[in-house]
Amino acid sequence: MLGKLNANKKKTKKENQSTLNMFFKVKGKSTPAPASSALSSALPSRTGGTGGTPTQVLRTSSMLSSLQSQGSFEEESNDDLFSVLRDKKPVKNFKPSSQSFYSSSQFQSRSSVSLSQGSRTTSEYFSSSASTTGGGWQKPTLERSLSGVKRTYSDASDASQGSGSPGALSLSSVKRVKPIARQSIVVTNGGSKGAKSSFNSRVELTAEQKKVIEYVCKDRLNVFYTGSAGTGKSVILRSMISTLNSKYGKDAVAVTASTGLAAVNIGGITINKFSGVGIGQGDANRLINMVKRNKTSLSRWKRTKVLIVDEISMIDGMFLDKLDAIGRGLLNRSKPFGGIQLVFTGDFFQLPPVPDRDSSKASPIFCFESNVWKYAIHKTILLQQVFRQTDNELIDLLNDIRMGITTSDTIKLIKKFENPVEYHDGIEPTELYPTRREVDMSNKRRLETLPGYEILYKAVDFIPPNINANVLNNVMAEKEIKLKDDAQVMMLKNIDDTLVNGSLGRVLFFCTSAMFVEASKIFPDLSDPEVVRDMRCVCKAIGVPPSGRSSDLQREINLRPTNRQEVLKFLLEKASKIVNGPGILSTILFPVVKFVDKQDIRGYQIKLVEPEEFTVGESEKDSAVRKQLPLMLCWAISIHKSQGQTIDRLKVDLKRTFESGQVYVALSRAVSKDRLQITNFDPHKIKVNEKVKDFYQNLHKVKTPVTSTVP
Ligand SMILES: Nc1ncnc2c1ncn2[C@@H]1O[C@H](COP(=O)(O)OP(=O)(O)OP(=O)(O)O)[C@@H](O)[C@H]1O
Repeated sequence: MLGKLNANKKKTKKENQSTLNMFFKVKGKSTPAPASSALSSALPSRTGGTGGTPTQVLRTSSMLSSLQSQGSFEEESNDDLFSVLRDKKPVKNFKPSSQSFYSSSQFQSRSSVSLSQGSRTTSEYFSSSASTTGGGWQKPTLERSLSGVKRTYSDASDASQGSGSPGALSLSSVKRVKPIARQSIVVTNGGSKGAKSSFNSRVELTAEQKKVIEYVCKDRLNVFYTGSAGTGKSVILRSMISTLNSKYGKDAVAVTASTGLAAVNIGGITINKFSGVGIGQGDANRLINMVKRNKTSLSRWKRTKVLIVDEISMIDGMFLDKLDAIGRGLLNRSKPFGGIQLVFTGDFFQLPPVPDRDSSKASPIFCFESNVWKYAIHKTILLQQVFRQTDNELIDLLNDIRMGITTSDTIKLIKKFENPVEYHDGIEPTELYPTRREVDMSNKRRLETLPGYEILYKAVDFIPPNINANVLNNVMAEKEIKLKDDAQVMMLKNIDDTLVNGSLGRVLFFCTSAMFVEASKIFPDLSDPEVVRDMRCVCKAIGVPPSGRSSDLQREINLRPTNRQEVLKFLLEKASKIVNGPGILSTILFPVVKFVDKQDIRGYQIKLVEPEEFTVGESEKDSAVRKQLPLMLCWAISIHKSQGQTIDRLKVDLKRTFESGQVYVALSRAVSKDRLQITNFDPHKIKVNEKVKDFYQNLHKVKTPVTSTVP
């Protein structure tokens, strides 16, 4: 029952099996949609098969782990669910709406997505089977276990003090001290709306961590704090953000990061979104005018008192200079960023800024090479206590890799991790790959193992004649995306302040937008497992009159609990009336996704994801547009996207690593040696940027405070 993050090995883990093994296969090119009778003839049957949904678990700050911690994708025994249902009484006051379920004009406008249907017989498209297994829904409680090993720390590690002995800043040698006691964090995500959200963080910040917060919140200094992976940079940020919020108000604290996923990790937005200038193409004056024309961006800049930027290593220093110019242009010309207090954090030994695909553009520089860095940062702090791993051998190994040291011992140790790790609960490790292609292949494999029907969404691209068609290759949304119930997905657009590029979720079921509205009115929580089962039935009955239902679907409906029959009947009736016809079904079904949302009181939000426009180009006239679902599969993720995450079960394939810091980022996501598999390790692939090494070697020479002078 308990949705446990599996960090603590001693805790009992319950095997969770997916229930509805539906098959509703739809493949090939678009052809007329099946007539309702044909559709119904092939609806799912209920069998006793297994079909566990492979799940993966990340840990602690990882968004993926939070996702699983909600437990809402695991199934609970019916008895338990009934009591939950009884308690919640979700459909007691159920009033059928007289509103038309779906008007034809609604679907006319949705022609951008196609449910692919090959030139096969209808029964081939919709071959089906379903099964139920005795998996267990997990209560929405997450227990996380944390542990740490104390590393050398002295006040001298505050590099900017200038008083640190060189030894305190030694980058490769580490002295060991006693491991700190294991601690646990319990996060409770209320299963229903209005449930009390609590993040009972029992993480006790260390002296060095508290000091960072003091410099920022009390002394109001512009701070850069850094440290190797797992030293708690994000943990500090979360605590700091809450202090700053209560001091200045939420609106005055801009929480940003270099990537969508990193931003989600700290409940923020990307720095690009904050700035209002996207990737910052053009000179500073153009960008200032761009912000001035955009009321939202302008007011964001004007009300910001503190700007936090996480994972700063991935930001181009030239972009940082432009942001500084924008801040000065909009607010106050003499002070860095117009006087906004700055908090930068990250580890430059991790991933560097991504170069522009256009090789004619200048290569990015590190932020510490930017002009603004030199005069804006008052204080630099080097954290030295690693928490993510407890095993000294692993910590030492990671430290060597960080520094680019590969001794025969290092190589021997890494070789030990080649063998696959066996997990006996069916939960698969998260896979990390350097390239997008490898990630796609792995996700495809995972999707294939899921039971149920597959829907193919094809993008509609608009490319003006004067634009190279390849520009759309840069768009995150793929030309085609296949989805199934329970597919793990990532949001690719900033939809609102909390559902942003990088938000992670899982497909609950598919439905039309009108059905979604209707169902949302009836059910307080669309991720309730019983609701999910109902809606999966309803989805299969779209355009199918009761008389045309297959015996399998009818059996599935009959097996639904008696207290759900009334509402189910209502929904099925509505579904049967949805206009069906050639090519229509393929354009109206969209995934309903449960997204992790740390800012929502429940810890998640549920969204019907419909196609969005992705535009590439400088002006409207010269832009190519792709209309596609803003989603991608994410069982496997790229090393790039993994930066900032803690991954409990990790499998890293290093075959195609190419970037400096890439091997370090990938391996340092691991928590322990016994849940780490490394394949295709090659010592020559460990690359460290010399500029980064120099920067860290010289940290102790930084003087504080540095006088501000406008460059
Ligand atoms: N003071 C602390 N006590 C116990 N655990 C801690 C403490 N600080 C951090 N941790 C734990 O250490 C792990 C790593 O923390 P965090 O993700 O903040 O590190 P990071 O420095 O941001 O890592 P990365 O550079 O990889 O992004 C998390 O599991 C976190 O909960």
